Amino acid sequence: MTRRQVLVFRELPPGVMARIEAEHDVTVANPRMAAQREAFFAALPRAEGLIGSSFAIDAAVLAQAPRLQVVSSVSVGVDNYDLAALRQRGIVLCHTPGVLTETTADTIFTLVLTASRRVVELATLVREGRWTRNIGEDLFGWDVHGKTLGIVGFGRIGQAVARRAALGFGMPVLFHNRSPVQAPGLQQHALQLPLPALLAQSDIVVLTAPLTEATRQMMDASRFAAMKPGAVFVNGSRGGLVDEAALLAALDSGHLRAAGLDVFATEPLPLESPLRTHPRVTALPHIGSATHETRHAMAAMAAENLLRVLRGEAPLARAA
Ligand SMILES: NC(=O)C1=CN([C@@H]2O[C@H](COP(=O)(O)OP(=O)(O)OC[C@H]3O[C@@H](n4cnc5c(N)ncnc54)[C@H](OP(=O)(O)O)[C@@H]3O)[C@@H](O)[C@H]2O)C=CC1
Ligand SMILES: O=CC(=O)O
Repeated sequence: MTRRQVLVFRELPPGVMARIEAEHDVTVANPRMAAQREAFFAALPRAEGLIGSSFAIDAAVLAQAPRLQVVSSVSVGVDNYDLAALRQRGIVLCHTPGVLTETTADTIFTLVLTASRRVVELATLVREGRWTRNIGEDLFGWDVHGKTLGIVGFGRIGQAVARRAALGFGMPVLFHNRSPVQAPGLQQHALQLPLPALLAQSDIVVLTAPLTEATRQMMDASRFAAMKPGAVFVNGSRGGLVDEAALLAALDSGHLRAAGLDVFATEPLPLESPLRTHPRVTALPHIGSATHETRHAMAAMAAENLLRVLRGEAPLARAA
């Protein structure tokens, strides 16, 4: 079998690297690290396969890779890729759906609980030696069990969040999705609604839709205003779905109780972002899938996708 030129643009576990190196010649260069950026762009002209994540592979990058046949993303979301340019060139884009679903749903549900029960604020109080009396009304949290949960984007992760909510916490679930969904085990618990009705009726709103032109900035000032007073907002999909200034205004006006955010318009979150230190925001560093087990499973699946396409076989999961 012909050895191909593979460019790895983020760190992969040693076992996964060994599998790729067994079949192909590999260059490792992470363009997000200043010291490796030049090496990444130097390797692009000969690259036949790319594997990595968290870097925009746009038309300008693709134009520098005339031999490219496959891009294998170590992610399920594919908003970092210029889908039209990839299709036009006939370059296969692969991704990692499924293996990260339950872990990401765990993270999102952690944010639901943490934001509602003020976990970070109260744990910080203990850590800083400010627990000097019994907690009073001013520091009480908000029950999660029994509240109505609205899920925007009812795919793999949205349904996994719904299972936790409905079957574990007795929460009625509302969801918004463009196409109808029959979610196994959730028929008695989940109701599909248009977005305005979901926002008006949910105590807690969770985003699990992908970032596309249709969802970009979908949560703007009017959508936050349409949420119930005192509701909690959680974003586990992409920061690009949210107008962050509008979210801050909704928190500061007291209209929203709290927010739990794993993703931001700009990542890493800039130091000057008010979301970083806002007392009613729980901010995580995009860790939806970040467990040892799941990140390794994602890397292994992405490598398998890459190797299959370079062998002329169908990948496990093709995104475009
Ligand atoms: N925080 C993190 O670390 C992680 C974040 N993610 C994010 O989660 C997203 C979802 O992943 P996953 O559940 O596997 O993907 P799926 O494709 O299974 O689910 C996405 C759902 O969103 C729906 N959707 C798409 N467009 C819209 C729209 N305009 N309005 C309403 N619903 C819409 C889709 O259905 P339909 O098209 O019929 O509307 C689909 O049901 C990823 O794209 C990624 O951005 C994923 C993993 C980790
Ligand atoms: O954000 C992570 C992903 O897999 O998409």
